[in-house]
Amino acid sequence: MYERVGHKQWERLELSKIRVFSHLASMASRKSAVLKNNEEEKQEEEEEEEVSDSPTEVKMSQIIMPCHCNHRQELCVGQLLKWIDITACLSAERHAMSPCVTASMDDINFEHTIRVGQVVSIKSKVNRAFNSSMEVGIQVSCEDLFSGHHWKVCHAYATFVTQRKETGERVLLKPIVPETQKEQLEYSLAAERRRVRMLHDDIIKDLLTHGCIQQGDSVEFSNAVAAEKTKVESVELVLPPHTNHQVNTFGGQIMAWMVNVATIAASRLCQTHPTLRTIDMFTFRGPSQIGDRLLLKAIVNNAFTDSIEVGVRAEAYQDLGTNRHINSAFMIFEVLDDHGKPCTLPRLQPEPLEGERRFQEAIARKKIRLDRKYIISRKQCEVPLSVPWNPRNQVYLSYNNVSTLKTLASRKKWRLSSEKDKVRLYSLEEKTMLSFRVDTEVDVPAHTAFSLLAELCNRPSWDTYYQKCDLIHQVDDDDFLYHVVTPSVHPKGIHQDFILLASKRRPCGSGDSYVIALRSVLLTSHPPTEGCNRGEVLCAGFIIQDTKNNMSYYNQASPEVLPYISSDIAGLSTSFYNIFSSCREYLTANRLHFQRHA
Ligand SMILES: CCCC(=O)SCCNC(=O)CCNC(=O)[C@H](O)C(C)(C)COP(=O)(O)OP(=O)(O)OC[C@H]1O[C@@H](n2cnc3c(N)ncnc32)[C@H](O)[C@@H]1OP(=O)(O)O
Repeated sequence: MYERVGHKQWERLELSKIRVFSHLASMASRKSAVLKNNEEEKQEEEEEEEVSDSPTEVKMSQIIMPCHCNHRQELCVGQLLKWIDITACLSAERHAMSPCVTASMDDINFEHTIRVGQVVSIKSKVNRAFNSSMEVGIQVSCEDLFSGHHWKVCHAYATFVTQRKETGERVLLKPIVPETQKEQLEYSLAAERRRVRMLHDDIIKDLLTHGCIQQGDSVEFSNAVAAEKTKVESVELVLPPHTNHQVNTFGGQIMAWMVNVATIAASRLCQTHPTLRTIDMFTFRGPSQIGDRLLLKAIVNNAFTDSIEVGVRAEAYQDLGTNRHINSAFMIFEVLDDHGKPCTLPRLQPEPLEGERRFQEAIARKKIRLDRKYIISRKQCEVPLSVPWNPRNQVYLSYNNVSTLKTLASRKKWRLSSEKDKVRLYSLEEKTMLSFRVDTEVDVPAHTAFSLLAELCNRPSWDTYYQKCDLIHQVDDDDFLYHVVTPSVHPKGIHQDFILLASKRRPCGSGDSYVIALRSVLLTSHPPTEGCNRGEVLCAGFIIQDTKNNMSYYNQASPEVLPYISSDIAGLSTSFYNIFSSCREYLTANRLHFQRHA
């Protein structure tokens, strides 16, 4: 924990960003022992690359021909989605050893376009099997054969469900056994992503129906294009070449048809060739077969300064009037100039009622997308700023909270700094971060230790550093917001306080641990208080292994506390030892009390 966001900075977050960046820069020059230059960082990344020989890994490479491209000689996204779906399905079926269907494809952000003559490589493997479903991770990269350059195009996660060929019954999948550290991390994070996936639709519905999202101003634009003009309706007859090896309509083909109508709708608005940037999750709600008619509908929902949201819906029917809703997606397009910069776009005049609703919902989705991009894509080494918490970004913040802690725990280069009475203190120096891990053995069952430690309001009873801890808000069964007061890390400083998001997770299956992840957030209802410095926790928390009597506590310190910490490592070791001895006593003493009340 460390002090940083002061009273005035609350009002001027942008200024504080600049200050923190410059502070980091000056720390960087002083703390050469902690910081690494770019070369060293690269080397470190290479060292961390592990050779995987996962039995479910499948690779596909394709040279891009003109027949795969649009009028700009760029690979059509629909074609790429077909290759992604096939590669991922092969991984899934290799694991399941029975036929699999695509249930969903998570949000995809295309970072680069791929041009004719270049080579696209797709790599997929099963990250985790649940019951009858499994998560497949997919990486797409591109290679220019003439310059030898390689670059990342996108990554995606797809969920496949397995069914018995003859009866269509669900099959219980054998578990994946992750081997490398990276595979273990992906395995563990897959459970958290599944949670986000399952909540995705409900969260969006909830936010839209309960009006948590402020409605946008209904500004009239003089050059607005009528939404009606962008409407596309197209029918496809599912023929044998459109089916997969199970003789159902091929998922990649459905996605390609959806991209096709969405592109027409976006082109009608901008009157040029738009580029598809992002797709919000595809959900395959039900199958379709040869002979089905697929009705594809698309319309521009809203046009922002430099992006367009198109909504697409796919319905299947044999006889008119018996339409089944089989898929929906939202796609975001941009128009790029000759330098690859987004152009300013015409605005949209929505149709009354339904069109107005879609227009407002697109504003809401854009906010959610931006939150998600900021929170999920934030790298651990980037300047840590508390993100404002709100119901809209809660699910991404808690994903980030858990994944940051699990990522920290999976780092390889922890160094043992001190050991006393089975309390081991490890440290890890990485780029601008210094992290600590305390490992200790506990003589209570893991679930009991988890339940006792998850009661954060009790922490002042065993941790002298926590002077006060109050629950502010219970977000759901697993996520809570707390206000914590601690003494200052400065010898003569004033108290610090923190607004913490605590994400508490029980194991989802074998190989998982109990997790209590903590990170700072900003809450408008709790601005910095008089007489306290508002501090920030980047990443902290407990990981308790289910099978061993081992508990690890992690805390990541930013450069700003390094001078205080590094000047007194011996004092720090003693503090950690005292706190975790006291923690063990607390767990043992409360074990019986807990069991009586459980
Ligand atoms: C070569 C490429 C492969 C293809 O072309 S496949 C063709 C395109 N895909 C399709 O046609 C699939 C159409 N959808 C369906 O058949 C069904 O909706 C589907 C996916 C089987 C699920 O059926 P449900 O009756 O809803 O099944 P269920 O509720 O019992 O759940 C079974 C397991 O599936 C999971 N699931 C269902 N919908 C999901 C989603 N949207 N995203 C992620 N996971 C999802 C669900 O969690 C459950 O998992 P588990 O069994 O607990 O591991």
